[in-house]
Amino acid sequence: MASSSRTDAAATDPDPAPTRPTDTPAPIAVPSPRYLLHHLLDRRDTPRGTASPVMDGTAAAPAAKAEAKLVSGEAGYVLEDVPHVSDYLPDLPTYPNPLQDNPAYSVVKQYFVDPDDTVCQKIVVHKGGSRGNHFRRAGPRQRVYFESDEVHACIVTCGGLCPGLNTVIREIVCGLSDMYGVSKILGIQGGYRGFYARNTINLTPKNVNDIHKRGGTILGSSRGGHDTTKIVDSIQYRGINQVYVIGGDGSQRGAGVIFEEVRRRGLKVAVAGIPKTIDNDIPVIDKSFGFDSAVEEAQRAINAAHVEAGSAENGIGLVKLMGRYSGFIAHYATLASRDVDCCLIPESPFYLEGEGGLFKFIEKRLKENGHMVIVVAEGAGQKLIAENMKQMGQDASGNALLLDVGLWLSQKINEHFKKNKTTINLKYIDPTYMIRAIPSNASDNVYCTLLAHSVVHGAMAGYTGFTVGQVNGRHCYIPFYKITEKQNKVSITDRMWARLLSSTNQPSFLSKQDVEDAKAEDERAAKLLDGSPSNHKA
Ligand SMILES: Nc1ncnc2c1ncn2[C@@H]1O[C@H](COP(=O)(O)OP(=O)(O)OP(=O)(O)O)[C@@H](O)[C@H]1O
Ligand SMILES: O=P(O)(O)OC[C@H]1O[C@](O)(CO)[C@@H](O)[C@@H]1O
Ligand SMILES: [Mg+2]
Repeated sequence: MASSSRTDAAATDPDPAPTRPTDTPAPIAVPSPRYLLHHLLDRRDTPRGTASPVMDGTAAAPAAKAEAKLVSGEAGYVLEDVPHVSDYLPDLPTYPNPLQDNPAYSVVKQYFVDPDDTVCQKIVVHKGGSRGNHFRRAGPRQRVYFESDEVHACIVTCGGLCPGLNTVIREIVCGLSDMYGVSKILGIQGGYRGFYARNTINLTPKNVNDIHKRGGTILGSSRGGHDTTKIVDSIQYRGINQVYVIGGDGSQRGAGVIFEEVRRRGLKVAVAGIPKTIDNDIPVIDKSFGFDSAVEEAQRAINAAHVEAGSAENGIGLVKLMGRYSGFIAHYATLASRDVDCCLIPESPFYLEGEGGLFKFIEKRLKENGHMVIVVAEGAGQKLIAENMKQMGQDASGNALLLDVGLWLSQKINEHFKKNKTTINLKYIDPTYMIRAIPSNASDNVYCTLLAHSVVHGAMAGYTGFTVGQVNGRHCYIPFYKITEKQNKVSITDRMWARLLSSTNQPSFLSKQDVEDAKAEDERAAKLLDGSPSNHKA
């Protein structure tokens, strides 16, 4: 059951002061939040530090039972707010934000974010329409919940690699140090299991100075190994009070579970996520860091495929790009290149034989141009392949291990033309790991910097259980459940996919039913934007 607490108040902030302070004494006790938090733990049932996991008075509740913190306003306005440490520790002292004395920031016109600022998820509105969902705007708050020398932060990177990981690590370290004077920052090595099974390293602005020039993550990463109790034991034992998790949907789910356990134990620990996914499959946010770098790097493989194909009789260049469930890299790389004749993605089923099928299209293109380029996302055509081959199982995090669509497609195309007694020259290029391992490009570096600084401001202000993200060009704090309840997918009923179809002139491969299903899915997504509480669950 999706339960939620909704109050009819303006957006509230645990720090109600809107402007730069003149001379504010520190520390002071803040008032309890004005909104009702029915959803939060009843602290009489779960005294601080006890191990009772009971949220609903019955059996041990799943740790990730995050529930919405909703504030509604006029004209269908809904704020999907993020948790705050003061929700379950109401009497914490606050301190003036050290940024107010920082010469670099003193010329900024509006120094601190207004506590009532929120960012709308639905940017296109109709006159008289509902204002829909909003998120709390990211940025520095006038008062913070941690003193500089009290902070003991840690950073962990989980899941697959992505350009920009090192930049985010660098900028969290430098942001904490330069803006907030924090010096205790631990790097957890090797992903989640590193909390309890590996060494840690001390991170300083000096030792992270040039890491953004390198691909990968200096901390290492892994899949699987999320043992919540051991992780939170380690956090508690080491005295860590800010946890920064850089990772994809799985990692953000893991961060959500850590947050729930931290809250259940009543610890003053901010748990914050920075969404990482080369596939761009995280919903709500405009795009994930590293995605642009990946699209740019994919051009090199597509160019090579084009050169190879154009230099041979009936040349076919086939390029496989990453995209387990979402074909954004293939989609954008195709649109950017204009050398691609056909792009295949997981969201759009295709077939090989018969009228309107891939083979007929290849025959047509070879006849017209003498060569062609096909880009295929790794998750495309998996159903089709599974009919031919047997499934390969799951990785350590429970993600499906995919069958190699590139090899399979190469074999099928070769067999088809051999049967038709036509000579073709097919060159298959798989640049996937080469793309994933590059350092981020210049624009991603700037993007990573802003994300890292925004997440630091949020944690220092006492927000927790949130992911930072850019929504309609503005940075905001988004509750974990919002970005893990579904995946971002290429919408094949959207104008952007139509642009691709019109640029490649490939068949759409879709049946009437496929189109109807896609439209129904889009409608469901549009309704969610209208402020209906998300149907999130553990
Ligand atoms: N539901 C979950 N609860 C707790 N931990 C999880 C959950 N799902 C995944 N994790 C943990 O998160 C980490 C990363 O997950 P995963 O391997 O799926 O990568 P990801 O973060 O989704 O990144 P990407 O898919 O972009 O490579 C793993 O250590 C995994 O154990
Ligand atoms: O081989 P690994 O490291 O498990 O990662 C492969 C997967 O990671 C991703 O890049 C997501 O991070 C997917 O596109 C791909 O399927
Ligand atoms: Mg994932």
